[in-house]
Amino acid sequence: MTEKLATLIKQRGPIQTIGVFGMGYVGIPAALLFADVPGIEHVYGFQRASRTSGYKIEMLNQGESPLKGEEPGLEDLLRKVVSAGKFSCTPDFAKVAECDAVTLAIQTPFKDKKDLLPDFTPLIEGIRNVGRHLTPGTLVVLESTITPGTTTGMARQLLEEESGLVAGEDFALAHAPERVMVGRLLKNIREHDRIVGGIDDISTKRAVELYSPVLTAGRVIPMTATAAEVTKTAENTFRDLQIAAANQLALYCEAMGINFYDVRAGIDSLKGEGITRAILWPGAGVGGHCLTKDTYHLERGVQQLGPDALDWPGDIASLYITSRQINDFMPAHMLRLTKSALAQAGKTLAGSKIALLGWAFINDSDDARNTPAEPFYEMARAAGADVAVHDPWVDPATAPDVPAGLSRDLEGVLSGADAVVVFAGHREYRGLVPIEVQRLCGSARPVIVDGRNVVEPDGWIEVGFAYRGIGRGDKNGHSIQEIA
Ligand SMILES: NC(=O)c1ccc[n+]([C@@H]2O[C@H](COP(=O)([O-])OP(=O)(O)OC[C@H]3O[C@@H](n4cnc5c(N)ncnc54)[C@H](O)[C@@H]3O)[C@@H](O)[C@H]2O)c1
Ligand SMILES: CC(=O)N[C@@H]1[C@@H](OP(=O)(O)OP(=O)(O)OC[C@H]2O[C@@H](n3ccc(=O)[nH]c3=O)[C@H](O)[C@@H]2O)O[C@H](CO)[C@@H](O)[C@@H]1O
Repeated sequence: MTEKLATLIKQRGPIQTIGVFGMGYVGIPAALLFADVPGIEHVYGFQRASRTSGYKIEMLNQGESPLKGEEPGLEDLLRKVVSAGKFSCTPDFAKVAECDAVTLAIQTPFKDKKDLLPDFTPLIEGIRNVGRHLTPGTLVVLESTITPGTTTGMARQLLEEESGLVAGEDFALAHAPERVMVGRLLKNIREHDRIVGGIDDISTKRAVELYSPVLTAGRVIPMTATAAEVTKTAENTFRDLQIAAANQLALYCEAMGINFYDVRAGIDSLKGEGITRAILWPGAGVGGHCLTKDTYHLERGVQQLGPDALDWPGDIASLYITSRQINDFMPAHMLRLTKSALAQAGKTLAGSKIALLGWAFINDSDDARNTPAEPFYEMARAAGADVAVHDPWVDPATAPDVPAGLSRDLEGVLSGADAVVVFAGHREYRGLVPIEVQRLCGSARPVIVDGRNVVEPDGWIEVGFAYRGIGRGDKNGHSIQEIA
């Protein structure tokens, strides 16, 4: 802890003016909650006037939210702080000089899903703009999901380079990752515990001072900046790992001809006294914006330290990368199940029509980012199948990379289908009536492949379907019911 920074912060007194870079899903609610804290005089929402997002500046200053979808309480809070003159959105980064604290909530996408390298370009531009106008005694906090080592590495270097100041002596620097879920942004920021990690104790302390007033049910958990980066990436890595463990067990149950869900209930019955098992659910794969990338951030954080830093057993692959590979295998397994059921119905993938139900990566949502349905769709078409896609939530007009022919007409997608394949557990699919679907399919030997455990096998087998389900080794080998 350097005396110089302690003195500078003491001279500044309590945090009164805050800047938030990045008016997106994370930055907007964060800025509004800061602005609503008594004692805060003003919050600047810093948004670059880019072609794609510059429109947000005017919109926010008019008290309108640019975020898609329902966000309870967000627009009311926006109007409240705008009319009170406590929040304004601006592309004028020079106003950083007026701030006691600046946070950065800028997107950190992957350049290419194949090489899974993060594109930090937008974040680097933001960090440089903070550095250019940084004044002594300011606190800088990175909220974006970043590779462990970024705060004390790249971010620190860029800020020092642009400002001529020294982190830990002239300004405080920390990482405070976001754990919000779209659809409940304000609630999550207020109620989730907040991980806050500084490059030194005084930075951590100043960051705790910044976030504490925003929390209602949540509490601040202080640690170092790198520990905070690892916490964020590891909490999603662990979720991905748990899902992979369920997927691997489901594949074993299929091979051994048993019902995964009986086994899961058995395992889950072991409760309490530290012997509980957290067993999740197998499925058609893992999609989304978090679990598909955060493992690779964590891995890169340790790999970049060089071969001598990590003591690791021989040539064993990382458990976490293996988990990603298991989860990414599930769409291929779904294709294998589809192929096997079609064969039982005397058909092949080539020339068959597949009704793919559920493009969203998660149940009852329009979010299709990194959906596992996409690799299945590509592989099935490559095998010569015609794939019609249904999703009641995903909007073909706005969602990225939707397949041609994505439709909300379930009957239309089902009609003439040789195989019905469920990829998302939307509530619409839990009510499908076997005889109705068989009539729509119009074939004596229809097929159903259940990737999310949404249908009851017997009802479908009884009306002549060839059934396959993830983890349903007890049913996948059934004989075809002869329909009188
Ligand atoms: N969205 C979530 O649910 C969520 C949850 C947890 C963590 N995160 C993480 O938070 C970060 C932000 O994600 P998001 O969903 O809010 O992104 P977003 O794309 O919704 O918002 C980012 C905003 O930053 C702006 N921007 C980009 N470069 C800028 C610059 N140089 N200066 C000023 N503004 C700039 C963009 O125009 C955009 O408005 C990411 O690292 C993400 O991984 C997001
Ligand atoms: C802030 C943040 O980073 N939040 C993350 C976010 O994660 P997310 O939006 O990516 O949603 P997830 O629920 O993780 O689903 C991801 C994919 O995994 C499949 N899946 C899931 C569970 C299972 O048992 N079996 C599965 O196969 C599912 O179908 C989907 O494709 O919210 C989660 C709480 O919802 C959090 O825990 C998680 O930190």
